[in-house]
Amino acid sequence: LNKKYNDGDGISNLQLEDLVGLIQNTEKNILLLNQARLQAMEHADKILKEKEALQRKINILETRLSETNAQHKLSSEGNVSDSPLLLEFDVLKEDNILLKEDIEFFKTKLIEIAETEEGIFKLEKERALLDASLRELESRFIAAQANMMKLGPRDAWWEKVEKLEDLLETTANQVEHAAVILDHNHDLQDRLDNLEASLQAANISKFSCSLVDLLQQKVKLVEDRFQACNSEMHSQIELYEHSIVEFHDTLSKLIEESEKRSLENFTGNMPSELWSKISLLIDGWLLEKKIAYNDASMLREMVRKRDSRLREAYLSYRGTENRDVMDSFLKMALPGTSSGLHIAHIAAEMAPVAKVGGLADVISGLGKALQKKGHLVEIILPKYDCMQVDQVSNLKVLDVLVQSYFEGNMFNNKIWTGTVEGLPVYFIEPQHPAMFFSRAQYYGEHDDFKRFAYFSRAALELLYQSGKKVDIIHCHDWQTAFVAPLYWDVYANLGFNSARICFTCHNFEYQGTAPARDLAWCGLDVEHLDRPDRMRDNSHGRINAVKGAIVYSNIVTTVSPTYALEVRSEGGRGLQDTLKVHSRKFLGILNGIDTDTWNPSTDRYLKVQYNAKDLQGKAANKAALREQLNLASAYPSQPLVGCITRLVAQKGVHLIRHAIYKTAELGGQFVLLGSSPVPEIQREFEGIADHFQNNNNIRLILKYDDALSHCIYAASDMFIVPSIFEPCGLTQMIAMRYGSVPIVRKTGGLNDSVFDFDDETIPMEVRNGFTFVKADEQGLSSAMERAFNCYTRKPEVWKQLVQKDMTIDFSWDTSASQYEDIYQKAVARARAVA
Ligand SMILES: Nc1ncnc2c1ncn2[C@@H]1O[C@H](COP(=O)(O)OP(=O)(O)O)[C@@H](O)[C@H]1O
Repeated sequence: LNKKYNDGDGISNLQLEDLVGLIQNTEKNILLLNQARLQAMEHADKILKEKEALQRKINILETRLSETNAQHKLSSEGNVSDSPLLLEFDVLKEDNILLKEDIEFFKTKLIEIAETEEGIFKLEKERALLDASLRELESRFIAAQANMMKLGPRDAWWEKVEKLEDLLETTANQVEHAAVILDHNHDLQDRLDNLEASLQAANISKFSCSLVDLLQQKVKLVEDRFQACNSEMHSQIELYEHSIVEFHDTLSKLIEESEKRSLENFTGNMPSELWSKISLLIDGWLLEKKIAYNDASMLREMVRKRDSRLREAYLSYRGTENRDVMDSFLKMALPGTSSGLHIAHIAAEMAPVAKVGGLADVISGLGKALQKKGHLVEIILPKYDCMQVDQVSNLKVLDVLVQSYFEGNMFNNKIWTGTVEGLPVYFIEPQHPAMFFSRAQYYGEHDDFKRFAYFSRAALELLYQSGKKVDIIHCHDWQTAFVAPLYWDVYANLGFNSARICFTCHNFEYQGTAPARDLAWCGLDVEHLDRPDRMRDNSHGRINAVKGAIVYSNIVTTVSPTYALEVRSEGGRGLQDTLKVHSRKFLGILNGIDTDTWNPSTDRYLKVQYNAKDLQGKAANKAALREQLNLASAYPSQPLVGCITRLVAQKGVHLIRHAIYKTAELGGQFVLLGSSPVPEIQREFEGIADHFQNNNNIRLILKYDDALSHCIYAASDMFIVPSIFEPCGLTQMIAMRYGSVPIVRKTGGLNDSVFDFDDETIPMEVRNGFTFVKADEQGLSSAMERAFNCYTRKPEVWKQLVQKDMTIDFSWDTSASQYEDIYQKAVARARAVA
C-alpha cells in the first residue's frame, strides 16, 4: 500500500479508489456482523422456547411430587409403618425431597438463563447503535472523500489511510469472532436437543436421581455456554467500540485536515471573501471599542496588503474565541506604510443583494475590481427589508448602536455587517419611527427624499464614529448625493477631513429635488446652500441633491464618455451649466460588467454552460428557454430576439413595442423580460402580453427575475436596446458576452460599446453589432432587417460575429484603473495641500 501511495503525484485517483475499497470492505463486514447477529437472535429465541418447555416439564414434576406426598400422607394415616409399602414410601419421600430441591435449583438456573438472555438483547441493541454510528461515519467519510478529491497526495494522509485500513482489519477479525460465537450457538443448540431428549427420559423414570444429576449437568452446561457467549460478545463489542472510536478520531482528523486544505485552496482562489471577513472583524472590534484606532488602522493596512501572517492567524484561530483571534492580530500590528487607498462606497444599491438596475452592478463590479488592485474597499448600504439576505455571507449585527442626527433629534442605528461578492458591506438599519427601509421596495415611496437624506447622514456618521481615515468616499446618484455637502459643511469641521469625495451620476434624469427647507432634515444649512452656485436647482426654486454633489465633490464622473458629452448640453436635464462650471473635475468613464457574475462558461443559472469555442451549449440553452416559455421549437435556427429592461420612457418603450411586431413580421421569436414603475406602461405591456398569449413566437414576462435574465441572455441570438438615451447600459455588454448580437440606438454608452457591423469607416475587428441613429421605428426596422439578413443568409459570418462578441473584454479592469487614477490624483492633491 505504502509503495502504491508513494508512487508520485498522479495518486489522487488511486487514493480515491482505495478509500472506496475500504468503505466497501467495511460495508461487507457490517453485513456479515448483521447476519451473525440475526442468527444469534434466532438461537436465543430457540433457547427461550426450550426454557418454556423445561418450565412446563418442571410443573408436571411438581404436580406428580405433590400427588406422591398425598399418597404418603394417606399411608401414614393408615398406620402401616412397618410394612414394605411404608418403606417404599420412605424411599419415595426421600426421592421427592431431593427432586424438590432439584426443581428449586432448576428454577434458579432458569431465572439466571432469562437474565443472560436479557443481557444478550441489550448487547444486540448496543450493536445496532454501533452499526448506525458506523453508517454515519461512512457518510461523513464519503463527504470527506469529496473534499479530498480537491487535494493533492500527502504522505501523512496515507499513514492515516493505512491506519484506517488496520482498523478495518480489526473489524474483519471481529467478524470472524462473531462467526465463532455462531458456532457456539450451534453447539448450544445441540446440547439443548440433548437436554430435551434427557427430559423425555426423565418422563419415563422421573424419580431417578441419576436423571436429576443429568439435568443438573445439562443446565450447568447451558449456563456455562451462555456465560462464555456473554463474555465473548462483551469483549467483541468492546473491541468493536474501541475500533470505532479510533476510526472516528482518524476520520475527524482527516476531515479537519481536508477542510483546512480546502480553505487554503479557497483562499488561494477567492481571497477577497476571506480578506473581507477579516476586515469586517477588525472594524467590528474598533466600533465595539475593543481595539484602539491605531491598531485597527495598522491591521486594516495589513488586510489591504494581503499580509499572509494575518491570514495564517485567522485560519489557525478559526472556531476559537474571538478574543484569541484579536490577540494574535494585535501582536502582528506593527507600523507600516501604505500605497493602496481606503475607499468607501456609499450607495442605495448593490448587486446581487439589493438590485434595481445598473447602479447595483457597478457597485459590486467596480468594488471588486478596486479590491483586486490592492485597495481596501468597503460598501455602506441601507438595510432594506426586501433585500436578498441570502446573498450576504456572515450577516450579523454589531454590538454597538451608531447615533445620527435627523430633524432635530438623535436616532440610533443598528449596524449590520456581512460580505457580498467578497466585499465587506455595512448595512444601516435606522431605529426611526418612520421605518425608512422597511417598505417592501427600494424606491418609489412618498418620502424617498427623506429616507435617503437620513441614510446619507447615518453613513457618514458611521465612518466618522469608526475613526477611520478613509482616502476616498465615493457616493452614487441623488440618493447619496447629500454626502458631499454634509462632508464638507458638517464633518470636515469636526476634523473628519482625510477623505476626498467622488460623486458618480449614473443617470441625470433623476436629480432628487425638494423644497429648500427639507435640506435641514439631515443637518445641512439651508441658508448657506440654497444659492444658485450651490444647491438651488437651475430652473425652479427647489434645491437639487445632484447639483449639490457636483458642486461639493472633488471628483464628478458619469458612466460613459459619450454620455459625459451629452449631459453638457440637453442631456444634462438642466444641470449642463453647472457641469460646465465644474468641467475640470468632471469626466465620463465607461462602466464594465462583472465578468464573474456574467460568465456563460460558469453561469449556474444556465441549462448548459458554454464558451465561444463551443456554441452547441448556446443552442441547448435556446432549446431549454423555448421549452420553459412554451415557445415553438420546430426550427432550431429560427432567430430569437431578447430584451431585458426597466420599462421606462428612457428605454424607448414605443421602439420595444415596435421590435416585438417587427420580429413577428421577420419570422423570428421575441422574449421580453421587464417591469415598469410607471403603471400606464406596465398596463400597456400587459395588454401586449395578452394579445400574444396564444402566439408561440412571442413572450412577454413582466417582472424582475435575475435567474431568467441569465437564461435569456444565453438563449437569444440578438438583443434589442433601442434607448432614447442611455448613460452607459450594461445589457448590451452582457448580451455580447453571452453571444447575443446587440441591435442598439447610438446614444450614450451604447455608442461607446456597440459598433455597426456594416459601417466601413470602422475597423472590421471592432464591429460587433447593429446600430441606428434616429429614435424612430424606421431606424430600428432597418437595423433589425440587416441583422436578420446576416443571420439567415450568412450563418458562417454570423457565427464569427457571435464568437468575436463573446471574447470582447468588457471587464472592469480598464475602467477601474481609470477610477484608481483619478482617486490617486485627488488624494495626492489633498496631501500636497496638507
Ligand atoms: N426585469 C428584469 N429582470 C432581471 N434583471 C433585469 C431586469 N431589468 C433589468 N435587469 C438588469 O438590470 C441591469 C440593467 O442595467 P442598465 O443596462 O445599466 O440599465 P438601468 O440601470 O438603466 O436599468 C442589467 O443587469 C439587467 O440584466
